[in-house]
Amino acid sequence: MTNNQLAGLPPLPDSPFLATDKKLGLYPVVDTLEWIERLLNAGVTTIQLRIKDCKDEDVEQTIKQAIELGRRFNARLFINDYWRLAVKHRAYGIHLGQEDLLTTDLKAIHQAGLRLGVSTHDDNELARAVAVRPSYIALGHIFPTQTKDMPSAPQGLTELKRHIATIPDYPTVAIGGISIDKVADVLACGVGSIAVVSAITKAPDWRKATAELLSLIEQKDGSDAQRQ
Ligand SMILES: Cc1ncc(COP(=O)(O)OP(=O)(O)O)c(N)n1
Ligand SMILES: Cc1nc(C(=O)O)sc1CCOP(=O)(O)O
Ligand SMILES: [Mg+2]
Repeated sequence: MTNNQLAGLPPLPDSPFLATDKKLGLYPVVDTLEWIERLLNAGVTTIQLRIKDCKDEDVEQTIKQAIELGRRFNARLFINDYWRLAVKHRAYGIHLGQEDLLTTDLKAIHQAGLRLGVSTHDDNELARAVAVRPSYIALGHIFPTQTKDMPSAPQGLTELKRHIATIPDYPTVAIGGISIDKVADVLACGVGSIAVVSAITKAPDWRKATAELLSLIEQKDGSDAQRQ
């Protein structure tokens, strides 16, 4: 870790963020309470509320209700970006990107006992994420995505596998352009979880898509457990 990689990071907690499960399974990323409720009812146990570019006061009630839903279903509900509200309403966890890290009170999140997930897109970002000692590390974008404008190129499966090999003790999440037909190849890289937006929210039949995704990931976890 060079000073350059640490530059701009706020003061870091003295110990790692609270642990989460090594394999977070299917991880839908959605932008409404309706999606959260539907997907929790469909058996999803890890989920993220990702609402972009609103003022805290405009999203507080939605975030509070999402956290309550997550608690009711005993799910791992991560809040993207709005870390103050997530701490205030005691979410299971928070997801932050590299830019977000620069403006966040990481010690406050740690002290409040929330889990933290951090996005990475290349070697430098991965080194910076490891310095933070988060609960999981996300790796993206794996394939081209229509959901978000990305400043970098997709990392692809070879890079994904290489990156995962450097952080064997971390729960990992792959994100970006992952459609159902690509899930098996992504899982074969050793990732513990698959995050998706459009594979569910833009599917002609979201229930069927969710059931297929859950089943593909559970099958892989089952066969890994048998080999151990
Ligand atoms: C699981 C997961 N991985 C990556 C991201 C992207 O986070 P970030 O880089 O902060 O970008 P925005 O989502 O805030 O636009 C994510 N949200 N979830
Ligand atoms: C929100 C987000 N973050 C990414 C990253 O690489 O950090 S890719 C992405 C969008 C993922 O959507 P879809 O599954 O529809 O491609
Ligand atoms: Mg963000």
